[in-house]
Parts: sequence; structure tokens; C-alpha cells
Amino acid sequence: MSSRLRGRDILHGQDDDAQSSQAQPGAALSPAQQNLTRVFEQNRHKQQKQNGAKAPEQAPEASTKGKPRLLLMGQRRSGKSSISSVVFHKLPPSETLFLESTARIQKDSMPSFMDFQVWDFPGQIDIFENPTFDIDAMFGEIGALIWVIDAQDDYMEAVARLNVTILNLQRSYPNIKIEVFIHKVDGLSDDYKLDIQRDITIRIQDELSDHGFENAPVTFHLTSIYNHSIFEAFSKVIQKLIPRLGILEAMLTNLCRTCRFEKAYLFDVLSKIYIATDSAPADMASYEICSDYIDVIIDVTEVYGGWQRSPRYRENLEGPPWNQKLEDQVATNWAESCMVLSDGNKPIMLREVDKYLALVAIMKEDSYDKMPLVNMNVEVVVQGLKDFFEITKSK
Ligand SMILES: Nc1nc2c(ncn2[C@@H]2O[C@H](COP(=O)(O)OP(=O)(O)OP(=O)(O)O)[C@@H](O)[C@H]2O)c(=O)[nH]1
Repeated sequence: MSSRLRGRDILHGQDDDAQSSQAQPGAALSPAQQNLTRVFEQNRHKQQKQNGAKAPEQAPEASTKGKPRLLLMGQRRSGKSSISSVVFHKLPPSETLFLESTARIQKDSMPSFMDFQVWDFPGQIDIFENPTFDIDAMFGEIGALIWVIDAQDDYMEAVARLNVTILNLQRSYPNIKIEVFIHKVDGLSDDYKLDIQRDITIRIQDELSDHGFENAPVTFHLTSIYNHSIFEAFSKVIQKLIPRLGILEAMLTNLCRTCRFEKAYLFDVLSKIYIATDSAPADMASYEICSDYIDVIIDVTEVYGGWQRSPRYRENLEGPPWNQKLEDQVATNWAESCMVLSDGNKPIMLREVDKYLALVAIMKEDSYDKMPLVNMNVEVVVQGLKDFFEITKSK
């Protein structure tokens, strides 16, 4: 996957890496940072203790250790490879028609804010029947199992296989999140979609409670690669893997209150999955516009992002009537990463956090007049977000 923001990465991202490798835990941390570190550590120890009995003896490979894993499973032709290609490789949905059937497990490492992996399983494989699979190595790391069901096909067999899988997992790995994507719902009426969802949910929950598992962590999503629902569903899945998500949400909620934003999202730029949002109810329309806006910025960046201004052109820009250095003429020092466009009367603002993340907010009409104040608040939150990921990273 090519990083479309790479031009900007080079401009703004290098320092982050250098800083992170030098950061000393506890050294020169603010009280808030120390507190977050302490709470995070406590939580991690607690989780380790809880998982202690179930944890596999065998240590996972060093290269994959600590990387959450998303396993895509389901029947043949249910749409697993299409989902992975559209969300993580930017394949246009219509081109998934030409994807070949997956013959072996496809493992993709996603360079992202949390470096997760996506494993795409061939539809015909039954991992519990096949003794060559090391189940411990597969499910030992934290992550989620995404089970894809084709809603346009007969789903009885898919549901039966899912039930067997959940029951097997519940016994050994009760903490693995199971996310059921009721997929290809494009073209189905709203009533029919809900009927299918209800039917599948009941079939799975009945089976689980028959076996004594009342509160298994199973969640259902209606998805399609032909609209934003697949990104929305992945956002929800990824959010469950983020430690201390509540802190991120609180930061964004506070930002919305102080800057009078209507909605703020923290996006993983490459996949356009949102990592967190403020506490106001999320609606598809606001997510769609923010996510489309990222595309606009990426396209503009591709054209102008890494563009070096010639000394003469720079002199013109900094000369009369402005008589100011270019950096001082813009709202922030990262002029190319912070732009404001007007949608109707609501400006949208994007601010790059680091090379993977961007903060996108829908502003209210009057908040545009207070741009310097808004920028100042955004700057503080961006710094807070960087600290958050610095502290919670690779622990
Ligand atoms: N209508 C519709 N078709 C979809 C959607 N997602 C995938 N498809 C189609 O479903 C077909 C099968 O998709 P694949 O991604 O190859 O399915 P798979 O689950 O990876 O199949 P195996 O590799 O055989 O296990 C393709 O023709 C896709 O275009 C969707 O959301 N809506």
C-alpha cells in the first residue's frame, strides 16, 4: 500500500519517530502524562492477570508481538478479500468483481497508528478441523475475529459455522471480540436488512445460551463495500482495541465544547477508519463528509505537498505588502496540513496529528470568526493526542 501522504510525512513526520525513540518514560512528563502512564500500566497488569490462565505458553514471533490482529473469516465468496482490499488498499469497489478466490491465508501488516495485522482466510478452511493450524499462535494475541456473512445468499451454513467457531473460541479465548459483518447489504431494503440482522442475532445468541455462554462478546454490523458502512464498521472494531479510548473521546468532546465544533473525528488517514470521536451522536453524513474531505486534502497534498518553493517565489510571497515570513502568515506552522473549506455554511477543518492520524472537525458557522483561538485549542489537543499515543504505544 502506498502512503499517499508520504510527501508530508517527510516534511512533518520525521521528528515524531526520532522523539519517540528517545522518549524516557517518567522523564520530564507532566502530571497528566504521569497519571495516564500509571493508569495504563495498572490496567495492563490487571488484564495480564485476567488472561494469565488462558495465555498461550508459546511466545508469539517478535515481529508480530503486540500487534493486534484482525482475522477475516467466513464462507467462500462472502466478500472477505474485497473488504480488505477496499478498506486497506484503496481498491475501487467495482474492481473487486475481478478478485480471485483466496487459496492461502493472506497476512497484511498495516502501517498505522497501532500497526495492526489483517489476516484474510480462504473461505473453505476450517481451522478447528485442520491439525496443521496453531490455534494458540493465531488467537494468542489480542484482536478481533471478523466473520463475514453474505446477506444476499443463503446464510444458514455460514451461521452454523460461525456458531461452532464462537463456541470453540469461548472455551479458550473468551476475550477475543467477535464481530459479525452481515455483508453485501447494498440493494436490500431497510426492512429486509433489519429482518436478516434480527434472525442471525437470534440464531447465534440462542446457540450460545444453550451452551451456557450468556454474555459472549459478539457484535453485529450491516456492511457493504459500496458505501461508507464498511469503514464505519471497521472503525467500531478498531476502537475496541484501543486502550483508554475514553480519554481520547473526552479530549475530543472538550475540544468540541471549547471551539463550538459540531463534530470531531480522529482519523487513521490511510484507511479512513476513525479512531475516536466526541460524545455527540455520530451520524453517517458527518462521517462521510469528513472522510471525503481527507481525500480532498490528500489529492491537494499529492499535487502541492512536497513542493519546494524556489527562493525567488518565496521572496515574492514574503515581500510587500505582507513583509512577513511565510510561516508567520499562516494559522499554524504546518500550513499544508491545516486547511479550511466551506461546506454549505459549515467550515470543515483538518489538522494533521502525525504521519498516520488527522483530526477532522465540522465547525459551526460562527466559529470561523474565531480561527486563531480555534487553532490554539486544536494545537493543544493535537499535542495531547501525540502524548497519548506516545504513552500507550507498544506496551
Ligand atoms: N453487492 C456486493 N458485492 C460484494 C460486496 N463485497 C464483495 N462483493 C462481491 O463478492 C464477490 C466475492 O468477493 P471476494 O472478496 O472474492 O470473497 P472472499 O470471501 O474473499 O472469497 P474467497 O477468497 O473465495 O474466500 C466479488 O464478486 C465481490 O465483488 C458488497 O459489499 N456488495
